[in-house]
Amino acid sequence: MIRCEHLTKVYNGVAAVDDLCLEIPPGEIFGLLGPNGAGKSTTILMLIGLIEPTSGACFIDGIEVAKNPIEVKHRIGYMPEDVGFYATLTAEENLEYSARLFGMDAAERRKRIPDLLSLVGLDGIEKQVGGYSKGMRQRLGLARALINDPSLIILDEPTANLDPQGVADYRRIIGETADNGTTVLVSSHILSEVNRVCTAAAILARGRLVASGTRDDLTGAATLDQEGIAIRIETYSPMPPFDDPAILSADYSETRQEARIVAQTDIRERIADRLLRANVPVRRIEAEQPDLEEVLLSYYGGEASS
Ligand SMILES: Nc1ncnc2c1ncn2[C@@H]1O[C@H](COP(=O)(O)OP(=O)(O)OP(=O)(O)O)[C@@H](O)[C@H]1O
Repeated sequence: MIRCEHLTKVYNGVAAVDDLCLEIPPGEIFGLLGPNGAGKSTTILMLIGLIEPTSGACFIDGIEVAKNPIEVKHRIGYMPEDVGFYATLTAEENLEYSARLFGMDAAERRKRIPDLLSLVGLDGIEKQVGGYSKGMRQRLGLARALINDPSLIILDEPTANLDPQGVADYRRIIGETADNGTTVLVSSHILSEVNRVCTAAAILARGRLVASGTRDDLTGAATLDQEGIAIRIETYSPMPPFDDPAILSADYSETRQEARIVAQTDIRERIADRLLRANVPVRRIEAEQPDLEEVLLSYYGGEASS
């Protein structure tokens, strides 16, 4: 579990991370979203204990990172954007090296390393890592982030160099990892990626948290923030006009078997009721959900104009 309490980092009088309060429950696949310079990397570096906060604190499994950096390192797996390995060693040898740093004994290493190589699809590859493609290095980075069986893995732009098969594998791996109770924190500005894998997200802009919550929370908030809730209605016979006072606008198709209504609140039940009373069979009544990308753009837009 991750908790940030008023986490702040100031560089040269400017807050790179500004009073960030956040709680991420175990087993969540959590997206840290924001444009370049939003403060994602600075937040991550504080979470893994590589830099100290100017004020505030962050906790991993209840342990304050800045005060117990070594203990916290044993609970975290971290994959930076540019993964670095020993170029003249094989994948197995690189993992062996990392496992020894974590103090894993020979029996543990013999079991864990082949399992991880197979998980990321690098088993049976004997060549030195210097000859790897970027995508292969990223797969190995994921294996290394998992070497110490961490309770939290932090992945910085994890799919930047992956081909479609690599992205599909990555999704499967982090899905399985989260199912096993490991919390996954993914920093990215590739929204479609976060949209697909994350169960919840925080949106940062200029160091500040502008929104956080589950995908439904975020998309719901955005729907309400705009002019209202858009509802699509389809029926099997022509529908009557709706006169609900919450309706802001209504567009009907020529056949009157389709309509798009924008209302101040979610009036789907009232619409269903009205159709039932008019004996009009309903095909579907759905609220339009913007995807996370639209949501994010709406938050960035607000931030840019503020
Ligand atoms: N060591 C540093 N010294 C001074 N300023 C810094 C330092 N590290 C980061 N910053 C500044 O803090 C702000 C946040 O940077 P950060 O790298 O955390 O953003 P980011 O969201 O990770 O962006 P990116 O996706 O580009 O890495 C930026 O304005 C950056 O210039």
